[in-house]
Amino acid sequence: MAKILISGGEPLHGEVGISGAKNAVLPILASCLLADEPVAISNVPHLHDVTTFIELLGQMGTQLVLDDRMKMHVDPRTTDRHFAPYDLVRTMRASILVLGPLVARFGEAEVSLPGGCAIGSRPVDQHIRGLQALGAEVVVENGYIKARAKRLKGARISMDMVTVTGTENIMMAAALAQGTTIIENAAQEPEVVDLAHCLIAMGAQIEGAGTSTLTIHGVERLHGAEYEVLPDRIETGTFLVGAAMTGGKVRARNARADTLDAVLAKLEEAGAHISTGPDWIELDMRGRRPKAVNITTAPYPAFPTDMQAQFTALNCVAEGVGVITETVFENRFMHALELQRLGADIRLEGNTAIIKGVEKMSGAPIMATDLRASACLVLAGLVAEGDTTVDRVYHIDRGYENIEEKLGVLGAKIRRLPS
Ligand SMILES: CC(=O)N[C@H]1[C@@H](OP(=O)(O)OP(=O)(O)OC[C@H]2O[C@@H](n3ccc(=O)[nH]c3=O)[C@H](O)[C@@H]2O)O[C@H](CO)[C@@H](O)[C@@H]1O
Ligand SMILES: C=C(OP(=O)(O)O)C(=O)O
Repeated sequence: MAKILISGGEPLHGEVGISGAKNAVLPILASCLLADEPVAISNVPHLHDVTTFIELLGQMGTQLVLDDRMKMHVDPRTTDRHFAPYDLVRTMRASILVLGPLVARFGEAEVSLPGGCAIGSRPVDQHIRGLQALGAEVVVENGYIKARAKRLKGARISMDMVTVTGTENIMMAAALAQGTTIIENAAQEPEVVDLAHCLIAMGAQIEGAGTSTLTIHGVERLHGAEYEVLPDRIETGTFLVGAAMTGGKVRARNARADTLDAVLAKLEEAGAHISTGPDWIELDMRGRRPKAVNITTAPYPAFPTDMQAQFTALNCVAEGVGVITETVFENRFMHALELQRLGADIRLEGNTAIIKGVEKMSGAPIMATDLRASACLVLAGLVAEGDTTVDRVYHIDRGYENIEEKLGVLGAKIRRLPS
């Protein structure tokens, strides 16, 4: 298995280009199933999850071609299998996003239950309940969700909790339903808004994107469109935390500051100087050690769970004590045990981590357990004295495009060791 080797101690300096957002491109690729004409998507990041999604749509008969300008052309007209197999779904939970579009467009879907994962149990009951409310017949048998409907019908759906992919699945299904659907307690994440904008470009009628109530007036068909995926706010945040931890100065290009309010506020609280422009964010730490920050994760616009691990790493080397509370996933502190191997002082109490910053951590072999945990371990390696090797970096390749190249350009001593 490939590993990443980092020799710590170099402050990050320079400019880094941010890729398209993983959590926006995956639902957008799924939404192409709803159209009856080709859709072209630009700013598609080169990520393992994107490759898996292409494989998933490809085995359904959908045609996907990446042109030499890195634009993805998706032709849904050849789609003739409405099936998402366990082997693909288990490697990427976001595969569940084909459920809503398949039922809405083709009247049937068979999608493997994703099962739990390292960060929590992650059930999909809200996806199923939402589709049932739209009139689909849904059974779960032999590990598969089997759904059918002649034509979905609009309904008022109040989600029991804020769910990002749950909101996306129901919004996509409702786009082709007969009549109006109202989703209450909808997710407001920028990626949900990006999906809504893509659907609108395809002819959908959606109001309220970015608020907790979505109103979707179903239409008879969705047509082809061109759409550019929004920049990845979690990748952006990860590089900015790296600059803050190392006392450096980094400008993130092709970044959207308006999607990162809670994260930028915490970086300022940690002592960083932040300046922003229409498509860039610059963080300058002026060689100083960060101050510890307290964080509680929650759905957008609150602090994102997908940035929790990176701030845990920051607190490990900060001045003072930081308390981090994870409220979204029940098991998202596995990086804490690995950070302890580098000399971090972390005490776990239920869903809270109490972190006392240490002046120095020291390099060691450590192991990634999930996507953001692996990013946090790489960040920790940047400040640990000596060499750190991060094992199981396939997790990081799910969601970060060329992370070692991008960090290398910023001055980090980092390289991938082949398996
Ligand atoms: C591909 C994608 O966009 N992934 C993101 C998405 O995951 P995902 O959409 O899977 O996460 P959700 O927003 O659905 O999960 C939020 C909480 O709701 C629970 N829940 C969710 C659905 C359901 O039917 N029943 C249920 O109980 C989950 O277990 C979790 O505790 O949002 C998460 C929360 O911001 C992010 O960490 C992930 O990066
Ligand atoms: C948890 C994440 O992704 P996924 O929902 O695809 O597992 C993530 O992006 O941090």
